[in-house]
Amino acid sequence: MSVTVRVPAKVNVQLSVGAARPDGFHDLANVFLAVGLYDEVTVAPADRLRITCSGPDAAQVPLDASNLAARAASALAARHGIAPDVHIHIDKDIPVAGGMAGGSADGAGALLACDALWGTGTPREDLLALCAELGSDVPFSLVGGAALGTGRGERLTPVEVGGTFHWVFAVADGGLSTPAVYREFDRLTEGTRVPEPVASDALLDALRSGDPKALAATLSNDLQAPALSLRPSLAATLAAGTEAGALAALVSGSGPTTAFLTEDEATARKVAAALTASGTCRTARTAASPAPGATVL
Ligand SMILES: C[C@@](CO)(OP(=O)(O)O)[C@H](O)COP(=O)(O)OP(=O)(O)OC[C@H]1O[C@@H](n2ccc(N)nc2=O)[C@H](O)[C@@H]1O
Ligand SMILES: Nc1ncnc2c1ncn2[C@@H]1O[C@H](COP(=O)(O)OP(=O)(O)O)[C@@H](O)[C@H]1O
Repeated sequence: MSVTVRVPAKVNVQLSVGAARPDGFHDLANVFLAVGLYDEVTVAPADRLRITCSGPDAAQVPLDASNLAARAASALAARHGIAPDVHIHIDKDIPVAGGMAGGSADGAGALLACDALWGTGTPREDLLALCAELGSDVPFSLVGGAALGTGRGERLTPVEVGGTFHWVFAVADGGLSTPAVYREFDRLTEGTRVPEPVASDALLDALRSGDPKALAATLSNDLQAPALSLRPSLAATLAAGTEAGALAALVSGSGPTTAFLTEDEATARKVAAALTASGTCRTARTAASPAPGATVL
């Protein structure tokens, strides 16, 4: 017997970052949009907790207890006083360390899959609390769709989306460390007054309208400058996608994946081909949003 859960990647359509808090985290106004690139997490009974991974980036995924899927299984088992004896297999399609919350997706997926496998019937709010303990982005991976994340991004309010948005994601060579990008944000803003992060009404209206041009005009990411500071070559990728006809280009979360919003699916395919040919990224993928959250297949 096994259970498979499919979990989407995300892009941040607004990522407003406040000053560093005493606990080292940053308060955010983080508008998440789930996109149709997925990892699949399959769990099956085993004699001990074991993890395997397949997919183009599998070599970069840790297969020890630090893997977010393993941590999720252990946390759920501990909550119910049972042993986390499970084989977790991750079929990974989400770029690793790319600012698309792939690890978070696997954490949310393993939680939901183990809950189904073990018949533990954990209430939704308890699953969300476990997700928040695993990482700031993990609750959103569970719920999907679109949501505003406040606090460190873990407190979610659903956001309405009035249509399908078409994206291209340019996958960079190598990852960027999320803590390093936040540290670079702190360095670049040192000595300035960092405003309280607030969700943009214009952005929320644009999402509700389903109009890609309106959304393109309101996208923002406070981690873009620090990501570019650590990886200046991303400027060429952003420029290549814009020249190829994207409505807007931005760094996805902490990067180094870059995201391009397009008018429609045909333009997305054209921009992806141009980005791949430009030599400014490893590969380019198209995906539509919003996508559903973690789902048992
Ligand atoms: C930047 C974002 C945007 O959605 O995602 P990615 O681009 O990495 O996918 C998130 O804030 C990443 O969330 P996540 O990857 O879950 O981070 P966590 O595991 O909770 O924290 C990792 C580290 O990031 C920093 N961190 C994270 C969240 C936050 N609100 N403030 C922070 O300063 C802290 O240094 C923390 O120790
Ligand atoms: N299941 C997992 N998949 C990918 N990375 C993981 C996983 N579990 C832990 N990690 C670690 O988390 C880091 C961040 O990976 P990921 O979540 O893909 O990127 P990001 O935080 O930029 O969205 C990786 O470098 C890796 O060491």
